[in-house]
Amino acid sequence: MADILQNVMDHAVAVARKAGEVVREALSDDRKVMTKSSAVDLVTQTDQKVEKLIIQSVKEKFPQHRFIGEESVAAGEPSILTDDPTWIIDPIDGTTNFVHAFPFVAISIGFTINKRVEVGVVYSCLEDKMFTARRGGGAFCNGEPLQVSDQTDVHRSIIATEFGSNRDPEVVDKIFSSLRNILSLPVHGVRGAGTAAVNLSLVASGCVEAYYEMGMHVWDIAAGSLLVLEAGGIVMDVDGGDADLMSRRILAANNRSVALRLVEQIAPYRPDRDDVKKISGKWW
Ligand SMILES: O=P(O)(O)O[C@H]1[C@H](O)[C@@H](O)[C@H](O)[C@@H](O)[C@@H]1O
Ligand SMILES: [Mg+2]
Repeated sequence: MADILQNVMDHAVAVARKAGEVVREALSDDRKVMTKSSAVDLVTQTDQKVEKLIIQSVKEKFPQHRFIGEESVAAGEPSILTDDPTWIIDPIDGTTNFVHAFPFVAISIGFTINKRVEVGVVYSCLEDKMFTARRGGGAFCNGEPLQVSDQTDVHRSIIATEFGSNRDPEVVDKIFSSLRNILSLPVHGVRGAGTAAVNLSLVASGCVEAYYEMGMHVWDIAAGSLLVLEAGGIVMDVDGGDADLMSRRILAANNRSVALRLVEQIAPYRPDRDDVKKISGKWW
């Protein structure tokens, strides 16, 4: 088992680095948006190309493994997490950043067995930072160990979050209600990198105390959530319950006391789960 996980880690790092090269090259000449002009959840050809590259390369080495990938799911593949070894891939986390050349873009690769993340790799490719974690083995950035912040006072904290891509007025109201509550606690600041994977790596690195969001997907958070846990932090639901990878809700923090102060301030809502989709009139 340990050997398999080491092989998975090595392969994930190698393919994330290769993917990062493709993203960096595309930044100067291939950022055209494929989505219709009014859409805010953007997709580019580079997202699709990078996901293909990652999946092909993993399939050659680990033919029995399953995949959940952002672009494959968008193309109709199921997004069901089973007990089988599964690679959970976001080829470009921060596609909107990529399109605008806003400099935080990550390749996110999580690997689960029995529905639990065992390996997490987040490559913040414009910063050239390779974040890695193995369950029970610590979290690292470019080989240096990571540790969450030791701040216990939420008033001395920076909290990361995102506005997401849902423009439903009720959801926007909830987002602003949470923000207003948190800002007026008060806290030192609120930030957002535009990518869940990078936000989670910022928690793991001790640069922000917490990150919460509702509406992102499993491929945005699978790898980063292990980084936070292995750097000594905690991951839970935004209502303080157990974390659920497929729920599209996350609160990751340096410690329980900061997390629970945030739970009191967050106005929760429930996006449709990642593993419940209506296709041709049938739920699966
Ligand atoms: O760039 P993506 O892979 O689509 O992921 C983003 C998502 O689009 C955005 O809505 C969320 O707020 C971010 O946290 C995701 O990382
Ligand atoms: Mg993403």
